[in-house]
Amino acid sequence: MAMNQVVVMPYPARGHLNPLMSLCDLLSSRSDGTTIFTVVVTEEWLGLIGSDPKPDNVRFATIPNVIPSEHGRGSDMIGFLTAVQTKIEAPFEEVLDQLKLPVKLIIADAFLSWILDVADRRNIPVAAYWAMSASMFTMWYHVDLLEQHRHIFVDLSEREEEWIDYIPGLPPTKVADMSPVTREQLHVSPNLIAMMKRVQSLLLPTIYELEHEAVDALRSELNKPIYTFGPNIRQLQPQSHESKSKYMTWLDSKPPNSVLYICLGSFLSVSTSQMDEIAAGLKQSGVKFLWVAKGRLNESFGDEGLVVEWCDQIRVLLHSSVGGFWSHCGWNSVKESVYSGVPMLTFPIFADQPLNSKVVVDDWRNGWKMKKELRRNNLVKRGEIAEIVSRFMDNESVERREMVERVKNLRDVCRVTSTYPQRDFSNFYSS
Ligand SMILES: O=c1ccn([C@@H]2O[C@H](COP(=O)(O)OP(=O)(O)O[C@H]3O[C@H](CO)[C@@H](O)[C@H](O)[C@H]3O)[C@@H](O)[C@H]2O)c(=O)[nH]1
Repeated sequence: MAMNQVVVMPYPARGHLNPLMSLCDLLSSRSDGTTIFTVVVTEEWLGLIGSDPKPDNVRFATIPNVIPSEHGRGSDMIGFLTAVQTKIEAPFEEVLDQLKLPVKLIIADAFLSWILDVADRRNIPVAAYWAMSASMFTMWYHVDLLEQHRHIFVDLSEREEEWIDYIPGLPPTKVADMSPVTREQLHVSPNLIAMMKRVQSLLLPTIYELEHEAVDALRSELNKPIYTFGPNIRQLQPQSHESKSKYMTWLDSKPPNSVLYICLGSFLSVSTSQMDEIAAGLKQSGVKFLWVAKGRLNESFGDEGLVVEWCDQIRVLLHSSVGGFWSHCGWNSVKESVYSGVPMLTFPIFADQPLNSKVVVDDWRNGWKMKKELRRNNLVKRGEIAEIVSRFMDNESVERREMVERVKNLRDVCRVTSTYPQRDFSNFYSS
C-alpha cells in the first residue's frame, strides 16, 4: 500500500504540545502502518522534546526559532502571541515543500488560523485541534452572545454575580468565573466561527462523559464531525531505579496522601509577592509539599518541602504519597489530576483557567478554591493559605473524605474512557 502522511502543527507551548504528542501516539497505534505523522516544531522545541520516546511513525520536522524563546517569553506575552500568528506561516510552507510523501491531512492547533490559507492553497483538509475544554470551546464560539449581553470587553467589576446562562451546552456560569478578555487579546485568538466553516473536523481532548452537554451542543450546532478522545495523557514509560529523579525518591519516603504537589503553570505564573505568601503559608501549614517553582530553587524548607524547576507531572500525580494538587487549572493539569485521582486546590490565572476552576469546584466537586476573587489580583495571604492547605490535606476530615470519594468516581470514568477513545475515532483521517 502507498505511504502517505499527516502533518501535525502544534501551538508552540507545553500545554498544547504535550497533548498533541499524545494524540499522535494514539493515532499511530491505530494506524494501518501506511501513515507517517510529521510534527512540525521549532528547533528550540525539538531540543526540549526531541528525545522523548515516541512511535517510529511519528517524526519531527523543524522550522527555525522564529518566535521568542521559551525562556522569558512570559515577559512579553502579547509579543509572543503575535509572533506565533505572524512568523510561522512562511517556514511552515517551506517544510511542506520539502516533504516527500503526499499529505492527506493537516492537524493544526485551532489557535493557528493562518494554516487554513496554507491548506486551501494546497488543497489539503484540516482537522482543528482545540487544546482546552469543550466548555471553553462553546464559550469562545459564542463570543458574539457574550458581546450582545455585554459580558465581554466592558468593565464588569460591579456585575460579577450576573449569570451567563445563554451559551449552548454550558451550565449557568457567573461572570466572576470567566477570565476578563480585552479586544487586544481577541486579535491573537482564533475566530472559531470562521474557522469551523473551513475545517474538516474538530478534535477535542476531553472525556465525553464529563463534558457531554458541551460536546452534544456543539455537535448539533456545528454540523461537522467532532471527535473526543478521552483524557489524552501520555503513557508513563517504565523508570529504572538508577534513572529515578531525586524528587521521586523524596516522594517514596513520605506517607500515603501526605504531600501537596504545587504547579502554577508553564505559561504565565504568579507575582513574586504571591510566591512569598505561598512559601510562608506552606511553612505555617506544616503540610509536606513538592513545588515546581523556578525562582525559589535555593530556598530551604528542610525535609517538609522540596522545590524543583521541572518534574514529570503525571508521574508525580500518580505517586501514592501525593494527596493533593494545587494548580493554576490548565486543562491538561485538570485532566491529569482527574486521571490520577488527586483532589485539587484551584488557583486560576488567566484564559480558560477560571472556567476550569469553576468546573472542578462547582460541577465535578473534585477540588476547592484557593483563590476566591478570580478577576482581581488580590494577594492570597499566608494565613489563609495555611488554613486551607491544612484543612484540605487532613485525611481524617469528613469533608476531605467525601471529596476523595467523588475523585475516585471521576477517576474511574476517566480511566474507562481512556481505553476506548471514541469508537469511530481511528477512521477520521483515512477518509
Ligand atoms: O513541572 C511540570 C509542569 C508541567 N508539566 C506538564 O505540562 C503540561 C502543562 O499543561 P497545562 O496544565 O494545560 O498548563 P499550561 O502549560 O499553562 O497550558 C496552557 O495551555 C492549556 C491548553 O490550551 C490551557 O488550558 C492553559 O490555560 C494554558 O496556560 C501538563 O501536561 C503537565 O503535566 C510537567 O510535566 N512538569
